[in-house]
Amino acid sequence: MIIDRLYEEVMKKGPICVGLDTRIEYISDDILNSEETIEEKIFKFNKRIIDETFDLTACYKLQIACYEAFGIEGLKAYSKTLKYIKEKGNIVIGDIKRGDISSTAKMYAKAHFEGDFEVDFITVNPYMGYDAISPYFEYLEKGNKGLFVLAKTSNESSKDFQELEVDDEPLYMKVSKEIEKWGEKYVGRNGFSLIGSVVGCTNPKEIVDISNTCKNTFFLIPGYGAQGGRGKGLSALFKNNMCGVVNSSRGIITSDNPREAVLEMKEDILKWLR
Ligand SMILES: O=C(O)c1cc(=O)[nH]c(=O)n1[C@@H]1O[C@H](COP(=O)(O)O)[C@@H](O)[C@H]1O
Repeated sequence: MIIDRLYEEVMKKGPICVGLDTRIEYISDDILNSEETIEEKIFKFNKRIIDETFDLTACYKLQIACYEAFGIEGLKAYSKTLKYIKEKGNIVIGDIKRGDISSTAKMYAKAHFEGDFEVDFITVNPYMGYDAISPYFEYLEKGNKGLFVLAKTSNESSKDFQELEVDDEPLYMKVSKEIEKWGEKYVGRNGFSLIGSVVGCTNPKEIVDISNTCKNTFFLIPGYGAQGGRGKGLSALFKNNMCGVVNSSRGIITSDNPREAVLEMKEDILKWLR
């Protein structure tokens, strides 16, 4: 199953996900001032980072908003980058955070698990409940696609709703337990489900509580670097098992030396486990 591949990549390379949230202001003048199209400029920027980091990175995550912002050209760059990552043999997450009624969710599933925007995993938003997520499940049956469902997000305002008490527990815990339940039939050989959760490393206590409650859940963990998350906050989570992959986007792709930035991030996380 793809979640086993991801876990095994994490065990081999470290729990690193490089976020290719590419913005024009990140692109160096030598690329920017060329005669090429926006598609080519964005792809060249991404390709340079992928070529420098693919042997250190368990997976890549592309925030589709950064590509949609450049219209068709941006989406062509999104598609070209996804294909290139797969050519390099790496795993790719489409960070699309979709959430809608079943008939619409079916179309989102087709759009992002097939064709030009096909990825290995996508992020989805569970605010609309089970029937907004279940239409993706048919793509999990073969074991080569997975979901990361928002549970306790990294942003400050996550507390507005996610920390509301529901039946004596915070909403994010109730949602996490539902995600674990949805994932029960998709558990791979390493004990993790194709349906994982998104929990920010800006919530170090909450992610340990969720992990202790939801044993089959593998985490996509944003919030490292630019949002203040650091390795120390992950030591309690990772000390028993590498049950997640940590994303850094701006922290890596705005660095003058992305490879060095990945190595520093990996050391910052692993040093607390020794
Ligand atoms: O689903 C996500 O990846 C996500 C969830 C969340 O709670 N917080 C969060 O920052 N993200 C995404 O993770 C990336 C974080 O970017 P950086 O702050 O630059 O590392 C962005 O693409 C966000 O959209």
